[in-house]
Amino acid sequence: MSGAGRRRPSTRREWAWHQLDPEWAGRLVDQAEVRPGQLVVEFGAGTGAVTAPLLDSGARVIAIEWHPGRAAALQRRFGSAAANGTLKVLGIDALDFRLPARPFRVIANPPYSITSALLRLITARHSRMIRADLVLQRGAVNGLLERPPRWFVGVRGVRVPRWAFAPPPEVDSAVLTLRRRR
Ligand SMILES: C[S@@+](CC[C@H](N)C(=O)[O-])C[C@H]1O[C@@H](n2cnc3c(N)ncnc32)[C@H](O)[C@@H]1O
Repeated sequence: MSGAGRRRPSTRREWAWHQLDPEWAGRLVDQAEVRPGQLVVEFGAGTGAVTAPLLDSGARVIAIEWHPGRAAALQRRFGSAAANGTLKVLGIDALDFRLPARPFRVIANPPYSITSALLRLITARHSRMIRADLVLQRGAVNGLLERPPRWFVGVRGVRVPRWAFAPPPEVDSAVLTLRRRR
């Protein structure tokens, strides 16, 4: 899947920026059980609510954020991690991302509007993703647990309340965990 030629969002609504509360972001990363040195891709990193605990966990992080101001803010906020190579910030459309050639994980709170396309990208046949922990719309999580993408198993869907975001979204959310089948 490629996002080639997609128009960059312009309105606040189109950007769908809902900041995750730092405590909930910390829980997301704790429950994802990241091991130091693992490569983690974060789609829609915003200003870094999830990036911060990911870096604290010792992960090597690729943070993708298409909004130029927010990508610049990430670069400023985590300047030392960017300088020492533990963080790479990419200011691109998530759907244009070229998947890493080595095993990687996805831990992210992406815009819900790209859920299907993003899942097609990260679970494609050639993908080396081993596990995904994604904050998504709750209805989508339930559907994916019933019918997970090929080569993956749906492990769990943990509810996230609307008030865990600022501003709160109009829909319910949950964390979907997918693991590659052995
Ligand atoms: C639900 S918010 C996540 C916010 C982040 N967790 C935080 O707390 O700051 C989704 C983010 O995805 C970004 N975004 C929207 N469309 C995108 C796309 N196609 N590719 C990459 N980032 C995108 C938005 O700018 C927003 O920052």
